[in-house]
Amino acid sequence: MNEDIAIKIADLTKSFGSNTAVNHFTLDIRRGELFGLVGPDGAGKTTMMRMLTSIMLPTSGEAWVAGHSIIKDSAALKEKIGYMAQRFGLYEDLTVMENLIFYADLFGVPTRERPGRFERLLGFSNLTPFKTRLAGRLSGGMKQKLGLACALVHTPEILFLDEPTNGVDPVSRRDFWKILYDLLRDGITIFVSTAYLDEAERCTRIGLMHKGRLLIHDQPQTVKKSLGMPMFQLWTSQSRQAADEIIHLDGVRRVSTYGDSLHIAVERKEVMESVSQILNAQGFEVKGEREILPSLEDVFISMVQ
Ligand SMILES: Nc1ncnc2c1ncn2[C@@H]1O[C@H](COP(=O)(O)OP(=O)(O)OP(=O)(O)O)[C@@H](O)[C@H]1O
Repeated sequence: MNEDIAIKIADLTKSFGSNTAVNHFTLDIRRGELFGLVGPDGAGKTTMMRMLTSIMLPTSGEAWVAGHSIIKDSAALKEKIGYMAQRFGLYEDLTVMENLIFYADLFGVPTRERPGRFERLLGFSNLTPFKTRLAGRLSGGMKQKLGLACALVHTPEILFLDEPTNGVDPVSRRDFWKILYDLLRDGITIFVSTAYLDEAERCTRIGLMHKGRLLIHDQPQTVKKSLGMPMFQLWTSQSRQAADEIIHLDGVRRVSTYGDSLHIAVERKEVMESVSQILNAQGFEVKGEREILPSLEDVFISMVQ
Protein backbone atom coordinates (compact mmCIF):
# COMPACT_ATOMS: atom_id res chain seq x y z
CA MET A 1 0.00 0.00 0.00
CA ASN A 2 1.13 3.56 -0.75
CA GLU A 3 3.05 4.85 2.31
CA ASP A 4 1.23 8.18 2.11
CA ILE A 5 -2.16 6.60 2.63
CA ALA A 6 -3.23 6.27 6.28
CA ILE A 7 -6.66 4.79 5.61
CA LYS A 8 -7.81 3.03 2.47
CA ILE A 9 -11.50 2.18 2.26
CA ALA A 10 -12.53 -0.01 -0.65
CA ASP A 11 -16.22 -0.59 -1.38
CA LEU A 12 -17.06 -1.08 2.30
CA THR A 13 -20.62 -2.16 3.09
CA LYS A 14 -22.33 -3.08 6.35
CA SER A 15 -25.90 -4.29 6.52
CA PHE A 16 -28.03 -5.07 9.54
CA GLY A 17 -30.74 -7.29 8.05
CA SER A 18 -32.39 -5.20 5.35
CA ASN A 19 -30.91 -1.94 6.73
CA THR A 20 -27.69 -0.96 4.93
CA ALA A 21 -25.86 1.31 7.38
CA VAL A 22 -22.77 1.76 5.17
CA ASN A 23 -23.28 1.39 1.46
CA HIS A 24 -20.36 0.77 -0.97
CA PHE A 25 -18.10 3.38 0.61
CA THR A 26 -14.74 4.02 -1.07
CA LEU A 27 -12.18 6.62 0.04
CA ASP A 28 -8.44 7.20 0.65
CA ILE A 29 -7.22 9.33 3.56
CA ARG A 30 -3.63 10.56 3.46
CA ARG A 31 -1.26 10.69 6.40
CA GLY A 32 -1.45 13.97 8.30
CA GLU A 33 -5.02 14.75 7.31
CA LEU A 34 -7.74 15.86 9.70
CA PHE A 35 -10.62 14.17 7.94
CA GLY A 36 -14.20 14.90 8.99
CA LEU A 37 -16.98 12.42 8.30
CA VAL A 38 -20.07 14.58 8.39
CA GLY A 39 -23.68 13.51 8.47
CA PRO A 40 -26.89 13.54 10.46
CA ASP A 41 -27.75 10.98 13.15
CA GLY A 42 -28.19 7.58 11.58
CA ALA A 43 -26.08 8.38 8.48
CA GLY A 44 -23.77 5.46 9.32
CA LYS A 45 -20.81 7.28 10.86
CA THR A 46 -20.52 5.14 13.99
CA THR A 47 -20.82 1.94 11.95
CA MET A 48 -18.01 3.21 9.72
CA MET A 49 -15.84 4.00 12.78
CA ARG A 50 -16.47 0.56 14.26
CA MET A 51 -15.42 -1.14 11.06
CA LEU A 52 -12.30 1.00 10.63
CA THR A 53 -11.25 0.33 14.21
CA SER A 54 -11.80 -3.39 13.60
CA ILE A 55 -14.48 -3.70 16.25
CA MET A 56 -17.09 -4.76 13.72
CA LEU A 57 -16.65 -6.80 10.52
CA PRO A 58 -18.00 -5.47 7.22
CA THR A 59 -20.62 -7.37 5.24
CA SER A 60 -18.48 -6.85 2.14
CA GLY A 61 -15.56 -4.76 0.94
CA GLU A 62 -12.26 -4.15 2.72
CA ALA A 63 -10.28 -1.37 4.36
CA TRP A 64 -6.68 -0.91 5.47
CA VAL A 65 -5.71 1.28 8.39
CA ALA A 66 -2.01 2.08 8.87
CA GLY A 67 -1.41 -0.66 6.30
CA HIS A 68 -3.36 -3.33 8.20
CA SER A 69 -6.50 -5.05 6.96
CA ILE A 70 -9.52 -4.41 9.19
CA ILE A 71 -10.56 -8.01 8.54
CA LYS A 72 -7.31 -9.95 8.82
CA ASP A 73 -4.97 -7.82 10.96
CA SER A 74 -7.18 -6.65 13.79
CA ALA A 75 -4.55 -6.98 16.55
CA ALA A 76 -1.76 -5.18 14.66
CA LEU A 77 -4.19 -2.49 13.56
CA LYS A 78 -5.37 -1.77 17.10
CA GLU A 79 -1.80 -1.08 18.23
CA LYS A 80 -1.51 1.71 15.66
CA ILE A 81 -4.77 3.51 16.38
CA GLY A 82 -6.47 5.40 19.16
CA TYR A 83 -10.27 5.36 19.32
CA MET A 84 -12.54 7.60 21.34
CA ALA A 85 -16.07 6.26 21.17
CA GLN A 86 -19.17 8.32 21.83
CA ARG A 87 -19.46 9.17 25.55
CA PHE A 88 -15.65 8.94 25.67
CA GLY A 89 -15.29 5.29 26.82
CA LEU A 90 -14.39 6.17 30.40
CA TYR A 91 -14.82 4.24 33.62
CA GLU A 92 -16.72 6.69 35.78
CA ASP A 93 -15.97 4.89 39.06
CA LEU A 94 -12.21 5.11 38.43
CA THR A 95 -10.16 8.27 38.98
CA VAL A 96 -8.54 10.23 36.18
CA MET A 97 -5.19 8.53 36.83
CA GLU A 98 -6.78 5.08 37.17
CA ASN A 99 -8.43 5.50 33.78
CA LEU A 100 -5.06 6.31 32.23
CA ILE A 101 -3.47 3.31 33.94
CA PHE A 102 -6.33 1.09 32.75
CA TYR A 103 -5.78 2.07 29.13
CA ALA A 104 -1.98 1.86 29.51
CA ASP A 105 -2.42 -1.73 30.77
CA LEU A 106 -4.82 -2.52 27.93
CA PHE A 107 -2.28 -1.39 25.35
CA GLY A 108 0.76 -2.81 27.14
CA VAL A 109 2.51 0.54 27.59
CA PRO A 110 5.88 -0.28 29.25
CA THR A 111 5.99 0.74 32.93
CA ARG A 112 9.16 2.83 32.54
CA GLU A 113 7.51 4.99 29.87
CA ARG A 114 4.37 5.68 31.86
CA PRO A 115 5.34 8.53 34.25
CA GLY A 116 6.57 10.82 31.45
CA ARG A 117 3.70 9.97 29.17
CA PHE A 118 1.00 10.43 31.84
CA GLU A 119 2.50 13.77 32.79
CA ARG A 120 2.39 14.95 29.17
CA LEU A 121 -1.18 13.73 28.60
CA LEU A 122 -2.45 15.27 31.84
CA GLY A 123 -0.62 18.48 30.94
CA PHE A 124 -2.12 19.00 27.49
CA SER A 125 -5.58 18.12 28.76
CA ASN A 126 -5.24 20.44 31.81
CA LEU A 127 -6.18 17.55 34.07
CA THR A 128 -3.07 17.52 36.28
CA PRO A 129 -4.90 19.10 39.27
CA PHE A 130 -7.70 16.50 38.95
CA LYS A 131 -5.61 13.30 38.89
CA THR A 132 -7.41 11.82 41.87
CA ARG A 133 -10.95 12.89 40.95
CA LEU A 134 -13.42 10.20 39.87
CA ALA A 135 -14.08 10.41 36.13
CA GLY A 136 -17.80 10.40 36.86
CA ARG A 137 -17.39 13.67 38.73
CA LEU A 138 -15.68 15.58 35.93
CA SER A 139 -17.47 18.17 33.77
CA GLY A 140 -18.44 17.16 30.19
CA GLY A 141 -15.47 19.02 28.71
CA MET A 142 -13.04 17.41 31.16
CA LYS A 143 -14.42 13.94 30.45
CA GLN A 144 -13.92 14.58 26.78
CA LYS A 145 -10.28 15.55 27.30
CA LEU A 146 -9.67 12.54 29.54
CA GLY A 147 -11.23 10.33 26.85
CA LEU A 148 -8.80 11.81 24.37
CA ALA A 149 -5.84 11.35 26.73
CA CYS A 150 -6.80 7.67 27.17
CA ALA A 151 -7.06 7.22 23.39
CA LEU A 152 -3.53 8.64 23.05
CA VAL A 153 -1.88 6.68 25.86
CA HIS A 154 -0.09 4.30 23.45
CA THR A 155 0.96 7.12 21.02
CA PRO A 156 -1.11 5.93 18.06
CA GLU A 157 -0.45 6.92 14.44
CA ILE A 158 -4.10 7.41 13.64
CA LEU A 159 -6.79 8.77 15.92
CA PHE A 160 -10.50 7.97 15.48
CA LEU A 161 -12.95 10.24 17.26
CA ASP A 162 -16.68 9.48 17.11
CA GLU A 163 -18.69 12.68 17.58
CA PRO A 164 -16.21 13.86 20.24
CA THR A 165 -17.87 17.18 21.01
CA ASN A 166 -21.45 15.94 21.29
CA GLY A 167 -23.09 17.57 24.30
CA VAL A 168 -19.96 19.52 25.26
CA ASP A 169 -20.11 23.27 25.94
CA PRO A 170 -18.82 25.70 23.26
CA VAL A 171 -15.69 26.77 25.17
CA SER A 172 -14.62 23.15 25.74
CA ARG A 173 -15.36 22.41 22.10
CA ARG A 174 -13.01 25.20 21.04
CA ASP A 175 -10.28 24.01 23.43
CA PHE A 176 -10.71 20.48 22.13
CA TRP A 177 -10.18 21.55 18.53
CA LYS A 178 -7.02 23.44 19.56
CA ILE A 179 -5.68 20.18 20.96
CA LEU A 180 -6.55 18.37 17.73
CA TYR A 181 -4.55 20.92 15.73
CA ASP A 182 -1.57 20.40 18.07
CA LEU A 183 -1.81 16.65 17.49
CA LEU A 184 -2.00 17.23 13.75
CA ARG A 185 1.19 19.30 13.91
CA ASP A 186 2.84 16.37 15.68
CA GLY A 187 2.04 14.27 12.60
CA ILE A 188 -0.91 12.21 13.78
CA THR A 189 -3.71 11.48 11.30
CA ILE A 190 -7.19 12.23 12.62
CA PHE A 191 -10.51 10.78 11.47
CA VAL A 192 -13.36 12.53 13.24
CA SER A 193 -17.11 12.16 12.81
CA THR A 194 -19.46 15.00 13.53
CA ALA A 195 -23.01 16.12 12.98
CA TYR A 196 -21.95 19.77 13.48
CA LEU A 197 -21.33 21.52 10.19
CA ASP A 198 -19.43 24.39 11.84
CA GLU A 199 -16.93 21.81 13.09
CA ALA A 200 -16.65 20.26 9.67
CA GLU A 201 -15.28 23.62 8.47
CA ARG A 202 -12.24 23.08 10.68
CA CYS A 203 -11.19 19.85 8.95
CA THR A 204 -8.60 19.72 6.17
CA ARG A 205 -11.01 17.52 4.20
CA ILE A 206 -14.55 16.33 4.73
CA GLY A 207 -16.86 13.64 3.44
CA LEU A 208 -20.61 14.18 3.50
CA MET A 209 -22.39 10.97 4.43
CA HIS A 210 -26.10 10.32 4.05
CA LYS A 211 -27.98 7.03 4.41
CA GLY A 212 -24.75 5.04 4.32
CA ARG A 213 -23.40 6.68 1.18
CA LEU A 214 -20.52 9.08 0.68
CA LEU A 215 -22.03 11.95 -1.30
CA ILE A 216 -18.96 14.12 -1.80
CA HIS A 217 -15.46 14.44 -0.34
CA ASP A 218 -13.11 17.39 -0.65
CA GLN A 219 -11.76 20.42 1.20
CA PRO A 220 -14.59 22.33 2.91
CA GLN A 221 -14.14 25.38 0.62
CA THR A 222 -14.29 23.19 -2.49
CA VAL A 223 -17.38 21.37 -1.23
CA LYS A 224 -19.10 24.73 -0.76
CA LYS A 225 -18.26 25.81 -4.29
CA SER A 226 -19.64 22.54 -5.62
CA LEU A 227 -23.21 23.74 -5.17
CA GLY A 228 -22.83 25.10 -8.69
CA MET A 229 -25.39 27.88 -8.46
CA PRO A 230 -25.37 31.41 -7.03
CA MET A 231 -26.50 31.81 -3.45
CA PHE A 232 -27.86 35.00 -1.94
CA GLN A 233 -28.65 36.14 1.57
CA LEU A 234 -31.67 38.41 1.77
CA TRP A 235 -33.00 40.24 4.81
CA THR A 236 -36.73 40.79 4.91
CA SER A 237 -39.60 41.21 7.33
CA GLN A 238 -41.41 37.95 8.23
CA SER A 239 -38.77 35.75 6.66
CA ARG A 240 -40.76 32.51 6.96
CA GLN A 241 -43.77 33.82 5.10
CA ALA A 242 -41.46 35.47 2.56
CA ALA A 243 -39.80 32.09 1.94
CA ASP A 244 -43.18 30.52 1.15
CA GLU A 245 -43.87 33.34 -1.27
CA ILE A 246 -40.72 32.88 -3.40
CA ILE A 247 -39.99 29.17 -3.22
CA HIS A 248 -42.13 28.40 -6.28
CA LEU A 249 -40.75 31.19 -8.47
CA ASP A 250 -39.12 30.24 -11.75
CA GLY A 251 -35.34 29.94 -11.31
CA VAL A 252 -35.44 29.68 -7.50
CA ARG A 253 -33.93 26.34 -6.54
CA ARG A 254 -33.94 26.46 -2.76
CA VAL A 255 -34.87 28.77 0.10
CA SER A 256 -34.03 28.35 3.76
CA THR A 257 -34.41 30.66 6.74
CA TYR A 258 -31.37 31.71 8.80
CA GLY A 259 -32.61 33.80 11.72
CA ASP A 260 -33.99 37.01 10.22
CA SER A 261 -32.58 36.32 6.77
CA LEU A 262 -33.10 33.90 3.89
CA HIS A 263 -30.55 31.88 1.94
CA ILE A 264 -31.77 31.64 -1.64
CA ALA A 265 -30.14 29.44 -4.30
CA VAL A 266 -30.98 30.59 -7.80
CA GLU A 267 -30.25 29.27 -11.28
CA ARG A 268 -29.00 32.69 -12.47
CA LYS A 269 -28.17 35.88 -10.60
CA GLU A 270 -30.88 37.79 -12.55
CA VAL A 271 -33.55 35.70 -10.82
CA MET A 272 -32.94 37.78 -7.70
CA GLU A 273 -34.51 40.80 -9.39
CA SER A 274 -37.87 39.05 -9.69
CA VAL A 275 -37.50 37.76 -6.10
CA SER A 276 -37.19 41.34 -4.80
CA GLN A 277 -40.04 42.54 -7.03
CA ILE A 278 -42.42 39.84 -5.85
CA LEU A 279 -41.57 40.39 -2.19
CA ASN A 280 -42.06 44.16 -2.49
CA ALA A 281 -45.33 43.65 -4.38
CA GLN A 282 -46.59 41.33 -1.63
CA GLY A 283 -45.81 43.89 1.06
CA PHE A 284 -42.60 42.37 2.47
CA GLU A 285 -39.90 44.91 3.21
CA VAL A 286 -36.62 43.86 1.57
CA LYS A 287 -33.94 45.29 3.87
CA GLY A 288 -30.90 44.17 1.91
CA GLU A 289 -29.30 41.36 -0.05
CA ARG A 290 -25.82 40.13 -0.94
CA GLU A 291 -24.28 37.21 -2.77
CA ILE A 292 -22.67 34.70 -0.40
CA LEU A 293 -20.62 31.53 -0.56
CA PRO A 294 -22.99 28.66 0.23
CA SER A 295 -22.61 27.16 3.70
CA LEU A 296 -21.91 23.46 4.12
CA GLU A 297 -25.48 23.16 5.30
CA ASP A 298 -26.72 24.64 2.00
CA VAL A 299 -24.66 22.10 0.07
CA PHE A 300 -25.66 19.21 2.28
CA ILE A 301 -29.36 19.99 2.06
CA SER A 302 -29.26 20.47 -1.69
CA MET A 303 -27.53 17.10 -2.07
CA VAL A 304 -29.98 15.11 0.02
CA GLN A 305 -33.15 16.69 -1.34
N1 LIG B 1 -25.78 -3.01 15.89
C1 LIG B 1 -26.76 -2.59 15.08
N2 LIG B 1 -27.81 -3.39 14.80
C2 LIG B 1 -28.78 -2.98 13.95
N3 LIG B 1 -28.81 -1.77 13.34
C3 LIG B 1 -27.80 -0.94 13.60
C4 LIG B 1 -26.71 -1.29 14.48
N4 LIG B 1 -25.84 -0.25 14.52
C5 LIG B 1 -26.35 0.71 13.72
N5 LIG B 1 -27.52 0.31 13.15
C6 LIG B 1 -28.34 1.07 12.20
O1 LIG B 1 -27.49 1.53 11.17
C7 LIG B 1 -27.81 2.86 10.77
C8 LIG B 1 -26.60 3.76 10.95
O2 LIG B 1 -26.33 3.92 12.34
P1 LIG B 1 -25.01 4.62 12.90
O3 LIG B 1 -25.06 4.56 14.39
O4 LIG B 1 -23.83 4.07 12.23
O5 LIG B 1 -25.23 6.12 12.41
P2 LIG B 1 -24.54 7.46 12.92
O6 LIG B 1 -24.36 8.30 11.71
O7 LIG B 1 -23.33 7.16 13.70
O8 LIG B 1 -25.62 8.09 13.84
P3 LIG B 1 -25.57 8.32 15.41
O9 LIG B 1 -24.88 9.63 15.57
O10 LIG B 1 -27.02 8.37 15.78
O11 LIG B 1 -24.83 7.18 16.03
C9 LIG B 1 -29.01 3.27 11.62
O12 LIG B 1 -30.17 3.02 10.87
C10 LIG B 1 -28.92 2.34 12.81
O13 LIG B 1 -30.20 2.10 13.35
